[in-house]
Amino acid sequence: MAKTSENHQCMDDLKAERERCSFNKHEITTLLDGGEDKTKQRRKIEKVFLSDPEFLDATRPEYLSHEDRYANELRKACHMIRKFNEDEEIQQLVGQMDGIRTLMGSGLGVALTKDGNPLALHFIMFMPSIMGQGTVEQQGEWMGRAWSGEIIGTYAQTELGHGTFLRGLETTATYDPSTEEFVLHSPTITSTKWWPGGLGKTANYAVVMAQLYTRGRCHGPHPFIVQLRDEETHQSLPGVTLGEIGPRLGMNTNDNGFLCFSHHRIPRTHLLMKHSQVLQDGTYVRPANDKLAYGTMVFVRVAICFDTYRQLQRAVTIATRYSAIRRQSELVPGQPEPQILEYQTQQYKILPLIATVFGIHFAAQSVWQTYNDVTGSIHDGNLDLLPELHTLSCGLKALSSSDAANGVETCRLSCGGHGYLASSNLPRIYTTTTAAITYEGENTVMWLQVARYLIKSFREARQGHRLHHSVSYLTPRPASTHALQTNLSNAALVEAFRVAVSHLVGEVAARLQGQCDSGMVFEHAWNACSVQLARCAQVHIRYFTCEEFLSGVEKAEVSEATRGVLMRLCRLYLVFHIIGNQGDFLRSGALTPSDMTTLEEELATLLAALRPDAVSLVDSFDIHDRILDSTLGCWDGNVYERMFEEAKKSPLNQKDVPDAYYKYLRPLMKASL
Ligand SMILES: CCCCCCCCCCCCCCCCCC(=O)SCCNC(=O)CCNC(=O)[C@H](O)C(C)(C)COP(=O)(O)OP(=O)(O)OC[C@H]1O[C@@H](n2cnc3c(N)ncnc32)[C@H](O)[C@@H]1OP(=O)(O)O
Ligand SMILES: Cc1cc2nc3c(=O)[nH]c(=O)nc-3n(C[C@H](O)[C@H](O)[C@H](O)COP(=O)(O)OP(=O)(O)OC[C@H]3O[C@@H](n4cnc5c(N)ncnc54)[C@H](O)[C@@H]3O)c2cc1C
Repeated sequence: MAKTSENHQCMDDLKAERERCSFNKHEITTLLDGGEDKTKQRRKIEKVFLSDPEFLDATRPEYLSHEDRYANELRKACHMIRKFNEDEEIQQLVGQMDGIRTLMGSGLGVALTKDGNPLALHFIMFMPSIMGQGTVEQQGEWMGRAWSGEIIGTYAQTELGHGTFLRGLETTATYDPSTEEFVLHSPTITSTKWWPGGLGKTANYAVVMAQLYTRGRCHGPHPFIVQLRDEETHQSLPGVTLGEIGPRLGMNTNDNGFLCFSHHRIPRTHLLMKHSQVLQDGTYVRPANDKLAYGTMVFVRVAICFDTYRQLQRAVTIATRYSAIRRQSELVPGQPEPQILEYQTQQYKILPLIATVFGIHFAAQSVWQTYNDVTGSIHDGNLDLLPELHTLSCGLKALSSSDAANGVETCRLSCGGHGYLASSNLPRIYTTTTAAITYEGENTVMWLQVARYLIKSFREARQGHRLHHSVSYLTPRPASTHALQTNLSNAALVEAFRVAVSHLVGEVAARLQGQCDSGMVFEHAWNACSVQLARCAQVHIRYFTCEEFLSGVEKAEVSEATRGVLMRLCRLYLVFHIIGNQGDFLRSGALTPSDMTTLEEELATLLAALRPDAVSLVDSFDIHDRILDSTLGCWDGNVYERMFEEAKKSPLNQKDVPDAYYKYLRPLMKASL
């Protein structure tokens, strides 16, 4: 098709946007990547993988059958591993140990296997379970085979009847000392494992969470390595019933599966025994903490924060670039149509989401650091910080997934009708991102875990105990330090979050206590306060994110111009969330109605100040066009031509008159003749 003046205009629009950039884009790219070397490494790896024709799709996945879609993604996933295992240069670039997992979880990996990687669970949960839950001998037995792809595993925990309530799992693993085996059994339909990714058709092994019985006693859910399929024929083993659970909202090539056992026997040594053991005679050796068996989930919750961050980055890049090339309506009657990014309401949709990307980035880095510190100290036998890590990982998983999923949907809406097209890639990014609200701990449940820690800490503080870092603000302070802020500096706004959340926790703790004092049992009182409790948890984690965002920008090694734009984004994040939740700040007295008026005015100023840098900010995310995979978001802004090219590829357009016309429509239309 010949280039139209409209196409030229789009490309010129993006060029003009880029020319007005006020900061150093490369500094932001390297900040987000974690350093200059990491940026170089990432780009090099992207080049190697994206130039490989094996990763090209012959057609859009939407046009394929369910089975062909699965086969196509499995083909690419296997090629990714083969390429990684065969190429020493790539291994060196990505890093041998965690390399393939990092690769699969990266923007590149997620983009190459578009609708869900059938091998994801193998790398994200199966292998981390062996590392985190297995003894050194067990790691030696399984890890080599798992790394090479000789065995493929998944993580089978959720059942038809129970996902959230782990203590309610029904699959049993009963120890038989006469043969030194565990007998795995699914006693009811609700005990069927349901949902594990890769379980349907891909995996031949799984880490199965089952209730451990020995000497007639149940010791709760424990992880077992279980072979599910024959290593030669890939057929399911006797005593194992396996399959795929059917189409889902998204992630359809993850072959999420079902699994039930009929008295299936496995050796005693297949219980992952790093934390608890069953001896040959059936003696149970307790772990230092029962919850250590939940360790893999903690790791994955942290990993999910990084994934949701990347998904939001992609969506907001698409929406921002599109908003800079799309012209619609009149701002001033008779004048040329403006870019839709000129509308303040459009800026309000998009710019806070760019800020959110940075907020999640800094908070996730901090939680990842905590994860590494705490797992290090657990290794040395110190479990003190486990509740702190559990709370932060639950909380940031919930905040990042809900912010990202809502943000992606806002991006889709901000692109008008075209955002609804599959070729915009926004629908797929949405269906992938929203799944993270549910998996790895449903968000409401995660918020209530955070609230449990807040209330416990609040009570402990009143008994004079010292609190851990993230909740130390709940320690009662002398009245003078509660004084209202006299200015609205960044530090003062972060402090306003502290006052608001302290107030909310104090209020709900008093309400809980009041209900208990009036004779309600604690658990019922908890349920009766749980909307408010979840709210406390959300404000607590928002406060944590604001703190990390601000200190991350302050500490960033960047030029003053770049720090300037980052500070504006941080400020926007603070102001946006305060205005959106002003009730919490007014009720606690953290801020006044007149502060709100000032902040609302400032919000408008911030949107206008950030607007010229919007395109450059998303450019600095440095996302390759193939990874964006969007007709609306491509670098050159040549949107309309790309949309047209994509539409022409529809199988329905291969014939002017489809066969279905002759079969159904024509008989109807000609019936009256
Ligand atoms: C690095 C690169 C990698 C890249 C990766 C990129 C990622 C890409 C992602 C795309 C791929 C897709 C993957 C999809 C994966 C989904 C997998 C799943 O969903 S799998 C399925 C996921 N399923 C779920 O997530 C299920 C969610 N449910 C649960 O986790 C639990 O049942 C529960 C936590 C809700 C309650 O447990 P319950 O036993 O009833 O406990 P109580 O309430 O009675 O509390 C008792 C005490 O224990 C405490 N505590 C609790 N947990 C922990 C912990 N972990 N620790 C420490 N403490 C913990 C608690 O605080 C309390 O303390 P206190 O107050 O007494 O002091
Ligand atoms: C795409 C996807 C991939 C998945 N992959 C895997 C996997 O690989 N392996 C695996 O084992 N599982 C997997 N899962 C399952 C997932 O972990 C569970 O769906 C999740 O933990 C939620 O459990 P549930 O489905 O039982 O929901 P439920 O717990 O039944 O939740 C239903 C509703 O009840 C509410 N609720 C439940 N308990 C409470 C409570 N205590 N207090 C207040 N409200 C409550 C929830 O907030 C929610 O609104 C996957 C799920 C999805 C969607």
